Amino acid sequence: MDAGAKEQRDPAWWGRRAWSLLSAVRARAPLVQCVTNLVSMDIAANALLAAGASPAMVHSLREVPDFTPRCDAVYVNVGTLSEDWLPSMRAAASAGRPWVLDPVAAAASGFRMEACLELLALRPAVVRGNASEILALADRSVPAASNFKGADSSHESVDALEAAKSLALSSGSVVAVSGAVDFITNGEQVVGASNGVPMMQKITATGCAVTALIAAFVAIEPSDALVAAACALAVFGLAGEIGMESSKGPASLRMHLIDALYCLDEEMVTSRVTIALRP
Ligand SMILES: Nc1ncnc2c1ncn2[C@@H]1O[C@H](COP(=O)(O)OP(=O)(O)O)[C@@H](O)[C@H]1O
Ligand SMILES: Cc1ncsc1CCOP(=O)(O)O
Ligand SMILES: [Mg+2]
Repeated sequence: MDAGAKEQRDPAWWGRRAWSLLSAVRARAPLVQCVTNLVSMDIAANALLAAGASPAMVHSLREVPDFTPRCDAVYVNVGTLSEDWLPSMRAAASAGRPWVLDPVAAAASGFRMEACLELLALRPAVVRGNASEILALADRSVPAASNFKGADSSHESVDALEAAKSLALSSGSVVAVSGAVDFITNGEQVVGASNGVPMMQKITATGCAVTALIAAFVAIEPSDALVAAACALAVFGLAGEIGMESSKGPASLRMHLIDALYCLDEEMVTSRVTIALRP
C-alpha cells in the first residue's frame, strides 16, 4: 500500500468497502467449506447463510478431492481437534483454495499447538484468534499459565498486537486478533475494527462464526485478505451492536445478531462500520 492509498483509506472508504464486500457475498453466495468444531457448526453455518454465503460442513478426508476444489474458500478450525480430523484439515488447506484458520485454544496441548503450527505453515490467507491464542501461536509454546482459559481469552486484544505483527511476518498470513478492538495486520500495516459488544463473548463460538465470515469475504477478495478480514470483523461486530438493541442476554443476542446480519443495509454499514488504519 503506498502513501496515497493510505490517505484514501478514511472511515468512509472502509464503510464503502465493507458494504461492497457484503453486497458481493450476497450476490455471489460463495461456497465455504467448513472443517470446524462441533460446538460452532450451527452458529457458523447460520452466520454464513445470514450474510449470503453458502456453508458446507464437509470434513471427511475422502470427500476433499472432489469437494474442496469446487469451493470458493475453506475454513479450518481446531476447536474440537482429534487425530481423525487433522488429515482432512491438512488436505482441505492444501487444495489450492483461499483458506482461513481459527486456532481455537491453541495452547491447550502440545498436540494442538503442533497441529496449529503445521496448518500455519500451509499459509492460510488469514489466521483469526483471540488474544491468548495469538500470543501462544506467536510464541510457539504451550505456557503453563495459571490464567489459561481454554477457548476463552485471558488477555485483551491490544496485549497481542506485537505478537500478531510478528506472527504475520513469520507466517506470511494476515493475522487478526479479536476483542474489544479487533486488530488486523500483515506485519506492516495494522487496521483496527471497533464494532461489537462485550456480550458477544458470552455466546459460544461467536469467534468461530466471525472467522467463517472472514472466509466468505476472502472468497470475494482473495487478493486483499487484510481488507477482507477487517470488513468481515466490522460487519459481524455491527450485527452484534444492532442485535444487542433488542436482546436481554446471550441467547437472544445470538438470534438477533444473526437477524441483524441478514438485515444490514447500505446506510447502516456505511455509517456505522468503524475501521481505521493504525499509525
Ligand atoms: N469486549 C468486546 N467488545 C466488543 N466486541 C467484542 C468484545 N470481545 C469480543 N468481541 C467480538 O466478539 C467476537 C468474538 O471475539 P472473541 O470473543 O475475541 O473470540 P473467541 O470467541 O474466539 O474468543 C468478535 O467479533 C469480536 O469483535
Ligand atoms: C467451547 C469450545 N470448546 C471447544 S471449541 C469451543 C467453541 C469455541 O468458540 P469460540 O472460539 O468462538 O469462543
Ligand atoms: Mg475462538
